[in-house]
Amino acid sequence: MNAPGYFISFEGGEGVGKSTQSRLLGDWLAGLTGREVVLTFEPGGTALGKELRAAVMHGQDMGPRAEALIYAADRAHHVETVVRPALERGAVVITDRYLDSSVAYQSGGRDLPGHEVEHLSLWATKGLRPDITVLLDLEPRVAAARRAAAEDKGALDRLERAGLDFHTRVRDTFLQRAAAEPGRWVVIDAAAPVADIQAQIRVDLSARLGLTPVVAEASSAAEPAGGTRTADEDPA
Ligand SMILES: Nc1ncnc2c1ncn2[C@@H]1O[C@H](COP(=O)(O)OP(=O)(O)OP(=O)(O)O)[C@@H](O)[C@H]1O
Ligand SMILES: Cc1cn([C@H]2C[C@H](O)[C@@H](COP(=O)(O)O)O2)c(=O)[nH]c1=O
Repeated sequence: MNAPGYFISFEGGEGVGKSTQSRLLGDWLAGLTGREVVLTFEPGGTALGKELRAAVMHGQDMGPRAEALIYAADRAHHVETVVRPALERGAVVITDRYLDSSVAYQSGGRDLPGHEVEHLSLWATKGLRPDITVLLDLEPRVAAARRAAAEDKGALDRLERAGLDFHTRVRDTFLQRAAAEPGRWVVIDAAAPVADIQAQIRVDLSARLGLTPVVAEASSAAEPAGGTRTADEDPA
């Protein structure tokens, strides 16, 4: 446990609804608990992270090890300057992506050994693991169609260009990790409507956080809203 705070990560492929759902969960938890809620994301949740994000997603091509090290550097700085200080204040920190993305993409997708990628991240963060991880699971073709339909879509980045096989391996790796550690993971079918997904997340997290489930409230969950990020400005 990351007491006095609580650390929640959202994981899954691109376009599965992580930023939509993390924002809705943050609003709900802030209202329900009165606690400070910090919404953040990787890569790019800090000023330095923005530069690293631009390099790793939109910059020169690079090998898997360089890619893994850039994501780890972003995470090290993010944890040191945003996540850990907030947890020490007693905040609920909700991050859109964390360590499991590195294992899914740089190991499952790129084929680096999973234990090495995980160890790199744990070294970078002095061992900080999430208390709960919500996996929004969605068939990669459906997620890609959602992203293509989004108003703010830009050119495909390096990872999005990696192809369907890559993204299928990423998805499988997330599912394998969730199955191996069920106490930490909540797996949600992300093909459902936004409000239904949020309702399911609230029910599952209520049980784990010892809160009273407020299922009715979830029906007032907002319509889909693309990509708002709160800890810092929207990424490029
Ligand atoms: N359950 C849903 N059903 C249909 N569309 C959705 C759903 N959830 C989100 N969307 C839409 O899909 C697009 C991607 O959503 P969002 O930005 O929340 O996903 P994301 O996982 O954070 O994406 P990325 O990894 O690219 O940042 C947005 O246009 C959003 O409005
Ligand atoms: C944290 C992290 C992310 N990635 C990849 C996953 C996505 O392709 C991008 C992030 O973009 P998003 O759509 O804004 O989520 O980076 C990765 O490969 N490894 C990581 O550790």
